[in-house]
Amino acid sequence: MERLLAGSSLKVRAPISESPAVKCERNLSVRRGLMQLAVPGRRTPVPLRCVRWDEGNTAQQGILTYQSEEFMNAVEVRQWECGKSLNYIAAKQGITIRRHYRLGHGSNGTETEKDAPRNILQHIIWDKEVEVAQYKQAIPLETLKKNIKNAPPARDFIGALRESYLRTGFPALIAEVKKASPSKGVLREDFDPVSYLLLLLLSPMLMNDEAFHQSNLTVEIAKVYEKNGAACLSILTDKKYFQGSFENLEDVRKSGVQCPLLCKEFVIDSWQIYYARSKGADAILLIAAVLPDVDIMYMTLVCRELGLTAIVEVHNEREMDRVLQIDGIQLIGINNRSLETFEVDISNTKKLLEGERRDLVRKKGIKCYQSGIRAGLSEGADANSQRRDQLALGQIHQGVDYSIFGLIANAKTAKEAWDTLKLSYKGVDRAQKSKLQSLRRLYDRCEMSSTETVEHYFSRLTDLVNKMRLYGDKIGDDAVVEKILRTIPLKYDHVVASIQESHDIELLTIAELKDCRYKKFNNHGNQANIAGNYGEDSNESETLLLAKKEKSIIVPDIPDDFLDEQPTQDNVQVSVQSEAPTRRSQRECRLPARLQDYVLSNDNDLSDEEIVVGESGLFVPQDISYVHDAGVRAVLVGESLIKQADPGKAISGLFGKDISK
Ligand SMILES: O=P(O)(O)OC[C@@H](O)[C@@H](O)c1c[nH]c2ccccc12
Repeated sequence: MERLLAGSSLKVRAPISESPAVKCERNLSVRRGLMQLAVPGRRTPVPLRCVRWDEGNTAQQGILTYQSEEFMNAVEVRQWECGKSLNYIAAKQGITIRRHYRLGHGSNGTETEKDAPRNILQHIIWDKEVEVAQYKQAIPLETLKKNIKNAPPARDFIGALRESYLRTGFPALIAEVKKASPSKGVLREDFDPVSYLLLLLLSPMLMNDEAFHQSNLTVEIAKVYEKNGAACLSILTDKKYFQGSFENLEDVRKSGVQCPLLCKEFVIDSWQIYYARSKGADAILLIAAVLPDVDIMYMTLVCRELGLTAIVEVHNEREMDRVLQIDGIQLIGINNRSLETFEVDISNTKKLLEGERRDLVRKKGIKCYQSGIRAGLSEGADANSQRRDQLALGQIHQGVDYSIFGLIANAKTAKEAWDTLKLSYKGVDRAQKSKLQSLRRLYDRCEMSSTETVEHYFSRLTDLVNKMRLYGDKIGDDAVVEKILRTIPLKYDHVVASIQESHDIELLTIAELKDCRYKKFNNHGNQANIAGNYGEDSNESETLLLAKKEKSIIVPDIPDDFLDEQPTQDNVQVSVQSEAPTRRSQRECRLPARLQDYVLSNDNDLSDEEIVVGESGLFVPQDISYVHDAGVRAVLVGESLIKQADPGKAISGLFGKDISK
């Protein structure tokens, strides 16, 4: 397939192997990626899909082109591609929510069954179909894409959660602004987006009036949440059942609130994801009870393309198992409330994070792009244990030779450094090979996203390469340099061209490229991009960011409480037995036994790559500890905060302590 495509002037926005495949009748399989074909004479590229089918004993492959992305994603086209009703596919995955779509493509079952919604979620989804169809007519996808160019850049949702978790040692809070819910009715009377909208209509000048926006209660509550320690906010946008709105989302985004925003919607069509981004969302919810796997996969790709974080919400084992099979999921939300029956049971979180599933979450790495939550610091980590961990890390840093130090310099925790050391002294066994394979896959897919800085992309890729090398990969600097130059966005083409002109690319090392990068990319308007990531002041240059990063390489002081034990013959923890001795492998790494015990005692924690969000039914500090112990690293809380007279104070009540900065 790749060979077939390589010849044409294709812009493939998602690697083909990663795009979701639909198995069809006649053994046809269709890859639904974000692929486009640039056609001479046409202003916009043509969307396409790759197909593969069997003819006799031979596999054939080809490309289907479509007149527009909207057409390509139309239900009729997708049903034609699959040769099956989408409801049939959903039902096969245990999804009980049926979609109306259009006449002629209804779900299985009698007309009466189809017309009577079986539960509230079904109701919501059917209404949503009508609503989305109307919106789509009013604002075509092409217009939306243009609007997105003027939207404020997407912020790092996962980064904010991670930062909060590290700061407080408690699950990060995503505080939800929700006026009403179908189960509880109106939760807070004094919300009044309607009169607010009326005022805006009467006086459009108010649109840019900050004071006016501040008077909107949604915005006020959002600010109170932020001030009292919320890491991110969730804004309900569904009108009919939750009395929310996209205007609320947009207002909060414009109000100066820095917390990244989750658009809480019932997404059934990728159009809604574009719409949410155009209104300033940083993350969006995808509900596994509503969306079949292929939609989740496709929508995840759309999110990635737009720089949005997707939270995939599950409620039961089956949904959790489905989602754990899907590649590229960054965040899982475990909802303790069934959206079909409204029953709330917080032991659901624990149930879904036990045993094999917990292992899978850990193994698959529900990914965060950047390195992050400190492994080994999860269960009840407080400032003191974080300090101890840093001391332990310092001691490990002290104990190794400079050539090895490079490998663990970026480790955030003692355990991370320890794992790296263990690996670097081991031969390449089977487990390592499979880890290496998955790292290579990640490397192949790695591309700079539109909201990312060159600095961040560079360090993400080099981190990955370092890991691959640790697992035995012999990838050379030349291949990495070539990859970086190839995957940097088009807007830097002139910079890439000038690097290529002035250097022999095959001889350029990563470090040299990094050096040219600072000189050249820094002079080419990357500032806005940098500012986009954390809402930082755009004057903060990449060099400064680099300086900040390099600070972390300074070896910490030797901790007093680890000094009393000197390395002896008995407490030498790792001795090197590599088949082909090298300078590095001839060394011994000596670590005091106490230190090793400390590091290994944290071996059962989820690593830094998973954040699971616990949702619904959280009211008291014991609930927070309970889901934290189950492995949750962030919580999404609505009702118990919004109902209180002072929702800000309610945060410290819920956590049992002040979590504000
Ligand atoms: O208000 P609670 O019980 O704290 O729950 C918040 C949130 O989990 C809930 O609002 C929610 C979870 N999934 C959803 C999907 C759509 C709308 C709302 C939701």
